[in-house]
Amino acid sequence: MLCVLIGMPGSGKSTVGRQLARRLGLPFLDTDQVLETRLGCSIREFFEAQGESAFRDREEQTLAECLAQERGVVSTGGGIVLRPGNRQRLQQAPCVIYLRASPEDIYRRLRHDTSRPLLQVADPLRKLKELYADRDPLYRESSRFVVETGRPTVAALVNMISMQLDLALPDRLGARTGETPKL
Ligand SMILES: Nc1ncnc2c1ncn2[C@@H]1O[C@H](COP(=O)(O)OP(=O)(O)O)[C@@H](O)[C@H]1O
Ligand SMILES: O=C(O)C1=C[C@@H](OP(=O)(O)O)[C@@H](O)[C@H](O)C1
Repeated sequence: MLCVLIGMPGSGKSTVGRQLARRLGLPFLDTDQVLETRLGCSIREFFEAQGESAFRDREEQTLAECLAQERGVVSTGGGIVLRPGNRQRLQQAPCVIYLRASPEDIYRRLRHDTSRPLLQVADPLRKLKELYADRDPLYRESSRFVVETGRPTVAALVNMISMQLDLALPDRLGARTGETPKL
């Protein structure tokens, strides 16, 4: 089984995804991490040197490779839904979960973060509100499930998602065996 997490920066895709993968006995893949390893620098540095469009090209390529894996939990970058080709790929994937978080919750979680280039602005909360207004409809159209992340802890979210997957995709335990993907 391949389960893909999408959502705003700071919605918990990496944190929840890593623990969910452990719970399900699946490999964990983070498109941002795969990309940073390949680029040999941080995403922030790449943004500064090459610009956002070059980053989106590389991100699109990485997503396609991750989605070609048969099994795993894939955590994506928050802007993954911006490219129409990525949205189509996500719509065709069997299990895409939108971790929904409000701009205010994300601001509380990320107010000291310096790694996310789009949030290095004078008024990050305002930026988060703009990103959310643009992207929330795109996350919804690209996902099969929406999970609210405002109140639950990471552990509670992992439990909820795991139970939801058992109900919706009962054969998922069959995916516990197999090769670890090499990216
Ligand atoms: N449900 C949650 N409740 C409280 N804090 C959370 C929750 N989910 C994530 N966080 C925290 O928010 C920050 C951003 O999470 P992260 O997984 O990096 O988000 P993303 O990968 O979606 O950008 C981390 O410090 C993480 O511990
Ligand atoms: O929202 C975005 O456009 C981005 C989110 C980041 O990932 P996270 O969602 O993990 O922060 C990363 O891909 C890049 O900084 C661009």
